[in-house]
Amino acid sequence: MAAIALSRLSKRFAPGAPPALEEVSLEIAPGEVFGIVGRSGAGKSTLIRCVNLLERPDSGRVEVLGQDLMSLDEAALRAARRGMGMVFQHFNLHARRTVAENVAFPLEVAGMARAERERRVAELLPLVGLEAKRDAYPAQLSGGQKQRVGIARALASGPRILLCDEATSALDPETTAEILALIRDLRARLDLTVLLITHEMAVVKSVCDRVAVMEAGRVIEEGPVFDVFTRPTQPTTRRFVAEVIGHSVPPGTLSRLPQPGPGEARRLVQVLFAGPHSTRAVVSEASRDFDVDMNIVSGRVDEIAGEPFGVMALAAYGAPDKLEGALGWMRSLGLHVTELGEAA
Ligand SMILES: Nc1ncnc2c1ncn2[C@@H]1O[C@H](COP(=O)(O)OP(=O)(O)OP(=O)(O)O)[C@@H](O)[C@H]1O
Repeated sequence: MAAIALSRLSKRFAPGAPPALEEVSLEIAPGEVFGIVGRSGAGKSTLIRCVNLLERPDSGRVEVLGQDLMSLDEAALRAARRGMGMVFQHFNLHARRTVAENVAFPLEVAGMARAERERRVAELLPLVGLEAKRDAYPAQLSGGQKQRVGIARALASGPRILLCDEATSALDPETTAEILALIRDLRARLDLTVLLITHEMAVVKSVCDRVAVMEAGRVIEEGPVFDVFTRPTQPTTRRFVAEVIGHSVPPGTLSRLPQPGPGEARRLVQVLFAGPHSTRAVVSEASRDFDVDMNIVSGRVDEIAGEPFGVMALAAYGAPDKLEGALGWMRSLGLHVTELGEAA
């Protein structure tokens, strides 16, 4: 059974306005960290708010842990919402409450007795590394510490699901990495399912198992993070992926490349290495076997979801048919070879 099953969700905020969501269907498995990425206005916030029905879709079905949320009455919906914690971009802390009081707030609202609230807060603060800040006020905390409070508060009612709405977008890269590591750690320790939305592919790369890419209210691509990064099929996804892995070759570099000799052609290509061939000496093999010269213009090796992955720009020189043969051979190994324009 999926932890979250969204089926054909549609939402329009005003008649005639473009749809904020259009027929969005997603299934998120228990224990997954699932990312939704998209530009501003793509519909990510609307979608995540539909998961706990802070926003009601016009049509479609929202199932969480097997429960059809749209069929619940107010009381049952409140109970279902306690099974889902939410973390916000701007933390949404009460300035005049201490860390402990902020974390305890949802428990207070739910009517939990003070002694039990205190016991629960004493369990939660060490989970997010904030025992020492128990009595501090938000203004005395760094951004990362504020978000740790936000996370502890989201976990107060012992949810099985954590919804993160741009949880790291207000943080610097180092703090972002810490918070993402904390989310992954909590996922494992508390057996959580995490749904997060972000406009940053770097967040997806470092924390998610699967990802859906949204554009204009629709999911345009979806899959395991490694697959989406190494074989993006949609132009928007390619642009997102390029932000993280990069592939551009500086124009100055191109103009300094040697011209092809007589009878030679030059092909400028980007090669994505992923999986079993990522460590094979493909460039030297292709050069030797097809009698071409390959000049590495740029390159980088990385890891996504624990799998090796590389991207390289090559200027290849040789007889046109030999070049075609070499590039075809590389493709036959499963490498993703794309022209960077500029055929000579
Ligand atoms: N409460 C609302 N009333 C009217 N229109 C809304 C409302 N909330 C969102 N929209 C519109 O719905 C579309 C999707 O917005 P949404 O906030 O879900 O996108 P997003 O991908 O989360 O973008 P951002 O990162 O900027 O929040 C946008 O066109 C937005 O203007």
